[in-house]
Amino acid sequence: MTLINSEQPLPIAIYFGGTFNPIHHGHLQVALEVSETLNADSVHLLPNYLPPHKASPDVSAQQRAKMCELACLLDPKFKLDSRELNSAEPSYTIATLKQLKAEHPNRALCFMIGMDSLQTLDTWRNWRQLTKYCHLVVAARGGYPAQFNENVRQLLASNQTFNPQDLQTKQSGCIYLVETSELMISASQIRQRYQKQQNCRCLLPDKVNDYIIQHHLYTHVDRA
Ligand SMILES: Nc1ncnc2c1ncn2[C@@H]1O[C@H](COP(=O)(O)OP(=O)(O)OP(=O)(O)O)[C@@H](O)[C@H]1O
Ligand SMILES: O=C(O)c1ccc[n+]([C@@H]2O[C@H](COP(=O)([O-])O)[C@@H](O)[C@H]2O)c1
Repeated sequence: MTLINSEQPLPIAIYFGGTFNPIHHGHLQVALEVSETLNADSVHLLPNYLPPHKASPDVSAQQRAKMCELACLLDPKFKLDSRELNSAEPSYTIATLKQLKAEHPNRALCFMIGMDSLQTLDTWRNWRQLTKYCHLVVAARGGYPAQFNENVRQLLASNQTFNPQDLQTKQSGCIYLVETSELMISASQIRQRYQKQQNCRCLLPDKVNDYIIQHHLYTHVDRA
C-alpha cells in the first residue's frame, strides 16, 4: 500500500467503469451510495469501448456513452469520462488506471466495481497490479454473495480494509467492500425486456428509456 506522509486527507476521485449497455438505476443508485460513504463530490462514469471479456455489444460505444451522458443529468455528482472511447484497443482497466494515475498523482484514485466483477477479478489483465494504481471499491450486488475463489481470497487477505478513512490516507492499495442497496437490476435483463417490448420505465432514467425507444435499441435478439 502506498502511504502518504501527510495528516491531510487526500481528495478522492471515484471512477466507475462499465459496458453500460444500457446504464440503469442499479449502477446509478450504488454509485451515489458509494460517493456518500466516501464523502466524494463526484463519480466519473467510464463507459468502455470494446469490453475485454464480453462479446462486442450491438449498441455502439457512442450510443452507450450518450445514455451515460443522459444519466448524468440525474445528479450533479455524475460526470462522464469518455476516454476509453477514444482508443481502438479493448478497454483494459490497467491501462486506463495508469493514465488516470499520471493525471491525478495526488489523489486517492478509487475504481468502483460491483461484487460480480470482484468475483472474476483474477481474469482481468494484470489483475495483481490493479491496486498499485487505485483502491478498489466494491458495491454489494443482489444475487452475488461475497464468495471468492482462492486468488481473490488471497488478494483480499492482503489488501482488504474495513476502514473507509484508509482510502484517503493512502493513494492506492486498498480493497473496500461497501454495503449498498442490493438492487436486482441488470443490463441483460433490461435488454431482454426491450426485446420483448416490455416496460422498463422504472429500471433506468426516463431520458435513457426515451433514447432507447426513439433509436429502436435492443429490438433484436441479445447476443451479449
Ligand atoms: N445492480 C447492480 N448493483 C451493483 N453493481 C452493479 C449492478 N449492475 C452492475 N453493476 C456493476 O457495474 C459495473 C458495470 O456493469 P455492467 O455495465 O456490465 O452492467 P450489468 O448490469 O452487470 O450488465 P450485464 O447484465 O450486461 O452483464 C460492473 O462492475 C458491475 O458489477
Ligand atoms: O482489464 C480487464 O481485463 C477487464 C476485464 C473485465 C472488465 N473490465 C472492466 O470492468 C468494468 C466493468 O465491466 P463490465 O463489462 O462488467 O461492465 C469495465 O470498466 C471494464 O472495462 C476490465
